[in-house]
Amino acid sequence: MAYLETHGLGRDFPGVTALDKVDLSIELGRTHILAGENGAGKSTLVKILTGTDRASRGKVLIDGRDPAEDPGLYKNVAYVPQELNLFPQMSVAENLFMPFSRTGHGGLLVDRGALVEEARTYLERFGIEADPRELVANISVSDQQLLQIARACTNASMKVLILDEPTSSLTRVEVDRVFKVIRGLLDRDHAIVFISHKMDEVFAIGDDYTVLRNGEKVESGRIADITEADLIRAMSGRDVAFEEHFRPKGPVTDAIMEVRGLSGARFQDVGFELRRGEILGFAGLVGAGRSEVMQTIFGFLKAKAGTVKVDGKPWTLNDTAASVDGGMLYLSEERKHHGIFPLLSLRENIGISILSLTKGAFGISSGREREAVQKIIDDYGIRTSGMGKRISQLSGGNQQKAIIGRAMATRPRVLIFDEPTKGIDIRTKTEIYRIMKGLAEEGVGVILVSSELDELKKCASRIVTMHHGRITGAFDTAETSNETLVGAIFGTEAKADAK
Ligand SMILES: Nc1ncnc2c1ncn2[C@@H]1O[C@H](COP(=O)(O)OP(=O)(O)OP(=O)(O)O)[C@@H](O)[C@H]1O
Repeated sequence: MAYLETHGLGRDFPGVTALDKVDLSIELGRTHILAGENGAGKSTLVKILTGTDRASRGKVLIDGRDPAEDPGLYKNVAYVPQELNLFPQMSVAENLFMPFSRTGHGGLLVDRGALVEEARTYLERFGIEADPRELVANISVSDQQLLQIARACTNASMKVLILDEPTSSLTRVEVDRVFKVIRGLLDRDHAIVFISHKMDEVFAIGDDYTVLRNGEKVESGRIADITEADLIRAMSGRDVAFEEHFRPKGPVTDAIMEVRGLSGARFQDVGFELRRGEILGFAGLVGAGRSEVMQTIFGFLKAKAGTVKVDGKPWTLNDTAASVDGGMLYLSEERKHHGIFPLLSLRENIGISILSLTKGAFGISSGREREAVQKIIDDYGIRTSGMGKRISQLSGGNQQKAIIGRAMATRPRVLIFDEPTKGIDIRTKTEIYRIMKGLAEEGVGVILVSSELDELKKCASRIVTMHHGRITGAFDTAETSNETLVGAIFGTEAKADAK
């Protein structure tokens, strides 16, 4: 019998119906996949199920009762967001039990000893290899992701756990740890709602599924009864053509960028060459130093030693403005910190970086700006009710598309993508791969930092591997096995310099 249900659920925002006529049925002891493209309405639905937003029509039932009449029922539904949402300067134990009042550690004085002891049982159950007294800032990203799940489970009333892309920055081994935890929870008679754009995960963990498209439920059933192609078709409403790979076809020629002996925060002596016509991939575990290298080349972080040349000329380090002027762009995975101006509209966010294209003799031409922004909205399929909409009100995936579209419009010389498809649906992923490939073939230098080996194998011409802040190899993608790459990622197989 369904534990969590919705009937004819709808939610309107000015100018857009985010959800309409949604019937959902979640049973205990099972994992329910909530699938849909970016902007399909998944987050809106989750917000209503957890009581942080109200439906415009229809109703939710938790254990057969209406939480609008008994808000305490919302406690039975826990949610773990995709982004890490912990207090880095507090201990693991404190993070687990905050707020203390909710988990029974409240009162005038919190008994730290008891907190640490109880934390140990959770850490063990969730396979988190950290000490309860350690600061969260010092534990690995995968442990942080598991800690978020553990924290949701300290809520004793929890029956349904909603996980939004819980594996987005994890490696295969770490994903297996998360899945083990999820399976363990199911034994305890709970339900899991799992949101992910990764098909292998959906089919590995899912029992039931519901597909949303344009805010409506278009299909639901048992995962065992459908194929991957069926599910993708249901999400996008059409067939999505998968190319074997998106590696550029053109000839690889001279070096666009040369990096020599670069050292900085958490990495040492990094050297590599980015050649015209290729996509250069960077593989490694989270924390291997890949993002730090890229942020140092771009100028966000300070270089301690080393040189960078672009088109044979020395590149100014430690100066992001000079990098942008010189034609280098860094597209960060942390769109909230580096990517967008949340309070400005979609039009302003895109307009800011296409200034050079829209500036006339008498300032910015509003007509040309509108035209250029509209073209990006169309080309990248950004789902919005208009270009005046505040960018933070777009779905996460659509914000990412806007950032990528905006960067492309400036015609850069070197483009660094750092996890560009995190949280992006399959159809748009394919689109982004095709765009990256086109740019490389036109002669733009493209670097792709990714935690997904599959993505790197599909797109990169060569793959540089990093481990603990050092380069451990550079491989021709077409001729290298997964085992060799994984070996270099884990630092067990050191290879020659990445020339
Ligand atoms: N606060 C809001 N104000 C206006 N529109 C909103 C608001 N929240 C969501 N929307 C709109 O509702 C639609 C559904 O968005 P939602 O975030 O639920 O999608 P999603 O399926 O979670 O997408 P993603 O996979 O990209 O996270 C989008 O068109 C979005 O712009």
